[in-house]
Amino acid sequence: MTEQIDWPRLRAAATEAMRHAYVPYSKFPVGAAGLVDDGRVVVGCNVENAAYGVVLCAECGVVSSLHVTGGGRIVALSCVDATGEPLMPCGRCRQLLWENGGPDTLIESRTRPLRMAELLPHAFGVEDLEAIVADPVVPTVPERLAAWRGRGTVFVHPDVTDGRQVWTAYWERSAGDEGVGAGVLEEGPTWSTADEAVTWGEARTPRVVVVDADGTMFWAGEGEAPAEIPRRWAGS
Ligand SMILES: O=c1ccn([C@H]2C[C@H](O)[C@@H](CO)O2)c(=O)[nH]1
Repeated sequence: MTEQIDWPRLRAAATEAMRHAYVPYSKFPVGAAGLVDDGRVVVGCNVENAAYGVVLCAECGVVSSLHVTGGGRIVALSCVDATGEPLMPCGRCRQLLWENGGPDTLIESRTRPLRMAELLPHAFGVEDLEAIVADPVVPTVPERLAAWRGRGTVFVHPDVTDGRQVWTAYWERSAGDEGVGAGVLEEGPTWSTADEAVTWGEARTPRVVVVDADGTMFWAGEGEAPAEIPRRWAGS
């Protein structure tokens, strides 16, 4: 991945963003540009405030722009100071970048790109919450699919992984929506129970269908079972 990153382009985008910084107090403009896993480049600049402590770092802008333009993960980031030279993200921003990129995200430095795992070793993250709170704490629907929420159908079915019986699911866009072409929106992970797969489905659409090993369909969605799938899933 490192070879594919156009660092000069990323640095140029960060430098351009830096020129828009609002820094009447520190006079220290910062710009940042993040490469997203789908190829987008999202930028931000620092924005200060008369209440000094509420300053927004350039990286905050990057993260906001990441979400507002469709989400995804930041794979590489360049942050620059007024001279256009790489600036290391502050501690708080490292935490933000950790959640929106992760340990493998690369950060430009004056020497070589550094992995987030190097910048924030032993990081606190969402896994620490999930270790205590049973349910996933981060919304499970990827942002790029947010507009599909409530539409389509999730099909839950058994599968075999490494010789183990598991359950999996996929979110299909056509079913239940007139005039929408066929196509899988998202493949689910695997679970040991069908109910976990149904929960994954419920986060996406009210239409959830379990297809058991014999190919029999059961309605596991909201409301009355539709005529074509009269049997209701009783749980696994
Ligand atoms: O990673 C950093 C470090 C600092 N700043 C900003 C905050 C403030 O406006 C100015 C001086 O700290 O630089 C950033 O935008 N990103």
